[in-house]
Amino acid sequence: MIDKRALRARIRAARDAFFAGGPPAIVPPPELLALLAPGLTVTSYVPIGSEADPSPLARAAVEAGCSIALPHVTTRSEPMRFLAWDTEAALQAGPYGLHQPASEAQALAPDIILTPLLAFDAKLDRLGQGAGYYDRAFAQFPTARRIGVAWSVQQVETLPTDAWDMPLHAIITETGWIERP
Ligand SMILES: Nc1nc2c(c(=O)[nH]1)N(C=O)[C@@H](CNc1ccc(C(=O)N[C@@H](CCC(=O)O)C(=O)O)cc1)CN2
Ligand SMILES: Nc1ncnc2c1ncn2[C@@H]1O[C@H](COP(=O)(O)OP(=O)(O)OP(=O)(O)O)[C@@H](O)[C@H]1O
Repeated sequence: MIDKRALRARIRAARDAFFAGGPPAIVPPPELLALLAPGLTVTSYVPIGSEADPSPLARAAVEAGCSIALPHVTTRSEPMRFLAWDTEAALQAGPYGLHQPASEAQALAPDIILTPLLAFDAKLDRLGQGAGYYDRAFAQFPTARRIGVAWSVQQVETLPTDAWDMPLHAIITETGWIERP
């Protein structure tokens, strides 16, 4: 069995090293642009550390007439919410060094979830930070498109999966779009 903790540490180190070399931009691929439509809610995130920055994707979504929401967390026992964010509004400091909308912002139901991740594999299984926030959000919004955003160095041969894991529909890296086989 693969040890998730050791795997997380290894991937964080690979991601940090890649980032230290000067991170490339994540360019919106045509496959994402084709999914965007006025009135849809797309969730983005503010990167922490060496995570891939999805802001070019969020900008494309705004240009396509979508609403943007950002994840908001408090404690591990409280589910994550996706709160409306009008891209000009100031963000507040949250746990884990996160920048989040004010907790009074309106909660939205996402159509497309752009998700941060630590590692992914060719089956588009996803490994996150281990708090289960996104796993629980995927279960709460089962019809939303789950699209991972990551650096290509975060791909691994195979990931251990748990019963609750829902695979991603696609991943966007600095080299483009990867769709579930
Ligand atoms: N940018 C971003 N926003 C996000 C997440 C995320 O993974 N990335 N989340 C996804 O669930 C939620 C916040 N959950 C988190 C859960 C645990 C840790 C955590 O354990 N962080 C490590 C350091 C991680 C690193 O250096 O890469 C720590 O604090 O020790 C961080 C965020 C919502 N917002
Ligand atoms: N649908 C769900 N409902 C309730 N709890 C869940 C659900 N999915 C996952 N969890 C809980 O979340 C915890 C973390 O799971 P896991 O290690 O797979 O997280 P992860 O995918 O790395 O993290 P994240 O989703 O935060 O990025 C597990 O203890 C699990 O019990």
